[in-house]
Amino acid sequence: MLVLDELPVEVQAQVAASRAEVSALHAELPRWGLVVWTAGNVSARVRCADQIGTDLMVIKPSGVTYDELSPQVMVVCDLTGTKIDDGTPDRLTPSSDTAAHAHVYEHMAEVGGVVHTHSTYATAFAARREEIPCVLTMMGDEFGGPVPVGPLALIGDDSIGRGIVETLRGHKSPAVLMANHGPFTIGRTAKDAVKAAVMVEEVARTVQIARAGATPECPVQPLEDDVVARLYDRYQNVYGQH
Ligand SMILES: O=C(CO)[C@@H](O)[C@@H](O)COP(=O)(O)O
Repeated sequence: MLVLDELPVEVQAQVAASRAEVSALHAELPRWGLVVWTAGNVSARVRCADQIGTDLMVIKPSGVTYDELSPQVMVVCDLTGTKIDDGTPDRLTPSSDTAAHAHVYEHMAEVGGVVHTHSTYATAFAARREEIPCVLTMMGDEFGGPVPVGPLALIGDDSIGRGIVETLRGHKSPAVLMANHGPFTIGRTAKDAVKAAVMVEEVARTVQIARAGATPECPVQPLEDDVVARLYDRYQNVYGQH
């Protein structure tokens, strides 16, 4: 088993920084109304394979309320989802979704962060196994098209992770609605994955409200593919500060 205190000091420093970031990012889940109780998690990849032969991941401990989270209780795992000797008590177990997060890191090298919530409107689409249609410019910007639905997969092994990878590999969307479960999001960084979780709930809510107000004269209107492509390209490459 890897022992954190015996790893190269630069890796220990990377882990410490990731623990602080992941702990702080968990506060964004209740802040943006994405979770009730402990029903969501954030992880980050620690890129250290060149130094120790494998990347690591940092994720919250299972079932701990967000007000009790701190960098010191963030759990460090290898990419099989196995907790390393990270200095936390042995009894402190990683998130129940650790295997899913680890599978994504193992099979999508570009992914640096993974988030899972049960946010209400996105999870309602997951309950219907219905993709979120691309009817908003914000969806073109952030998702490059519809938000897809992933397969029904039960927690406890890597089946959720396999479903996420099968759905999102080669897909523009950083979010997948796992059937009857809820959204999982990915990003180049953990912060990007949290942003995708915020945005997928926002667009799900807006589409649902738009549908509720739709009439035969004013139905919800999809965006044409070329418009979506232009929106996505601008937002991903021009928007914001560079
Ligand atoms: O969906 C589930 C359980 O079914 C989990 O994602 C959710 O309860 C959060 O669990 P953790 O506190 O991260 O272990």
